[in-house]
Amino acid sequence: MTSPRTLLTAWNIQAKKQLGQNFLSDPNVARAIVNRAGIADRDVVLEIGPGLGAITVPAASVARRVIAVDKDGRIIDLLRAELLAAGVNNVDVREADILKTDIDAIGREAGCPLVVMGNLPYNISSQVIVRLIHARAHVRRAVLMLQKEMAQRICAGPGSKTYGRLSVMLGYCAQTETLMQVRAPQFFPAPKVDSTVVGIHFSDRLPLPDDDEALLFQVVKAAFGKRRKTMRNALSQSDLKLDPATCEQMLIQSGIDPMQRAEHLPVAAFVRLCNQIAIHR
Ligand SMILES: C[S@@+](CC[C@H](N)C(=O)[O-])C[C@H]1O[C@@H](n2cnc3c(N)ncnc32)[C@H](O)[C@@H]1O
Repeated sequence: MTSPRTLLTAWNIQAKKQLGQNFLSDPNVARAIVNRAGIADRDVVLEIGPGLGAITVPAASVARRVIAVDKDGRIIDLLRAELLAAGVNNVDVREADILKTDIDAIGREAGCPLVVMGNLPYNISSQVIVRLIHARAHVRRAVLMLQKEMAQRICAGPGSKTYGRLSVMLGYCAQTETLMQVRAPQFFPAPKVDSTVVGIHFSDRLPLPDDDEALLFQVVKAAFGKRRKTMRNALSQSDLKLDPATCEQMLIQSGIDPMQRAEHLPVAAFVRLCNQIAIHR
């Protein structure tokens, strides 16, 4: 692997901060991430933000096919040339914004559930995770490099300061695990923060009975939208358009203390509450 500094200089490309362009410069780390992803030779990998190909090349050596989506056209040309030079021919490089890409359609095209990989730009990582949750019928698992604090948030349990909307959404439909830590100097240019690689394994069956997922996610958003408030106040001041008395009644019927805050509630409590709201709608 040619170093990112050398490649960028050769192509006269400046890394763009707004696209989160901190490229992995240690090939051992890239290989370790791919190993931890447990890719089989029948798998199709969707790589978000392949950049200069640090993860793409080792992933392509084990997967059947890699679909690599990057928003930066300058990087796309460089990556295609690098792959050609390395004789890698099972990577389909696409210039697109992942936030505007139909992941379900890529899954259908692949003909099998995707393994999603990505060293994600920090400013879009929550949006990407929400999109993966919605597309999870076509995603078996995701192995994502995230800002350390974001990784702590998505893996957090109730009662923790970092427990939030994404922790509940993922707790509802996936198992998450921390796979490895990557220090800032292992990137070029080095970011100000360390990173953590997490695995997200989407569950085949929903762990809890709930036939109104959109409502559940709306309730979770409302509850954490005002996380310092009690559940009664957070819900009654949200887009759910429920008055305080109704909120209180539904919370009590769901076995939740109306004065409790969202950060203390387990996923199962949110699902009970969602079911109560659905009944009264
Ligand atoms: C942190 S770099 C990772 C590059 C490479 N995977 C690595 O590990 O060295 C993030 C990559 O995501 C790309 N990117 C940024 N925003 C994007 C978006 N909305 N859609 C697709 N790719 C994006 C950037 O151009 C960049 O190549």
